[in-house]
Amino acid sequence: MMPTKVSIFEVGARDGLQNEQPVSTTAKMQLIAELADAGLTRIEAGSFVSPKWVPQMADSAQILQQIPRVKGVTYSALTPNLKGFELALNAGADEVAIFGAASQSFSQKNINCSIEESIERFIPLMEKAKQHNIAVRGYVSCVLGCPYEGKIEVAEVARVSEILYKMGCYEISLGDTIGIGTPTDARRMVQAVSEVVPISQLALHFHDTYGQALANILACLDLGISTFDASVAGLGGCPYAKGASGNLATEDLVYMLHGMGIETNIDLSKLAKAGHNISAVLGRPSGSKVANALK
Ligand SMILES: CC(C)(COP(=O)([O-])OP(=O)([O-])OC[C@H]1O[C@@H](n2cnc3c(N)ncnc32)[C@H](O)[C@@H]1OP(=O)([O-])[O-])[C@@H](O)C(=O)NCCC(=O)NCCSC(=O)C[C@@](C)(O)CC(=O)[O-]
Repeated sequence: MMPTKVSIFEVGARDGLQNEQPVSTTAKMQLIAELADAGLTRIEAGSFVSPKWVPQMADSAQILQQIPRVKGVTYSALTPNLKGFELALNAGADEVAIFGAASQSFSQKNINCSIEESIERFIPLMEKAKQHNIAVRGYVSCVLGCPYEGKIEVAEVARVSEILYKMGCYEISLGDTIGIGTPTDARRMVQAVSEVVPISQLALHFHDTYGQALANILACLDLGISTFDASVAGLGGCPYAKGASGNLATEDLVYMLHGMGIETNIDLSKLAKAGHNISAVLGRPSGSKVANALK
């Protein structure tokens, strides 16, 4: 059944800006404030990973500490291990996300360990998050293909998703990291994962490298998924997936959903403006077709 309402998890300030030329802390805080003003209530604001690996996210603590908080908005951060969690907690993150993969090679390149080792690292993080009552989201990368291994079996996506869910993640975000999937495969993958994780706890995180993200979302909407990750202006990519472009542009997703009569509570024109503003900082046009059409 088609949802009547959808929750959008905005990843532009993290997934987007982690793979763009560095922008100032002030520009990032301005972007996050504009996203909240446009009605986004779930905003990934930074990432507590090694600054040697991802220098673009080195100011995440400053951002979380200084951003004026809007009531009703959750400001979250990526945390690969206990050290990252402790830094995020000190900085005042409302929730955090652990990130694993359905591909051994991607796991190794991205977080320098195997899938099994990553899960070992997540255990103390999950325990500490529980003590502090911090909700943890779980990402699984490479759900429709891997830049190093090619095809990934849906059984492996389901296996890793189930582990993260059983560890206590409140939501599992399924990432097509390199945007390679097509609708039939996306649907098949979601159906397989929904056998082990309730569909209401699944989110889709589709990069738009091959222009398939909206089609894939449409193919999965009537399965009952009602949370989608997106990145304003289509910002970003993934530093450990060569050639990956940004996530689906939030503006394009909102336009499609509103056109279908599905509620998001997002003001599209304010959102498009936020996207144009950060694109101007980056010195290029917005990556959202809708934002450019509305200009
Ligand atoms: C995971 C690590 C840290 C392991 O890196 P490592 O080298 O294996 O870790 P280590 O424990 O051996 O520590 C090495 C150094 O890193 C430091 N360190 C250790 N942990 C932290 C931390 N949390 N924060 C800050 N510093 C940290 C640690 O203190 C030490 O510092 P040194 O002694 O050399 O000065 C590293 O591989 C890393 O930072 N990788 C970057 C991963 C990343 O950010 N990837 C992009 C995000 S994932 C993504 O975009 C996909 C997603 C989620 O969007 C979904 C999709 O699209 O598929």
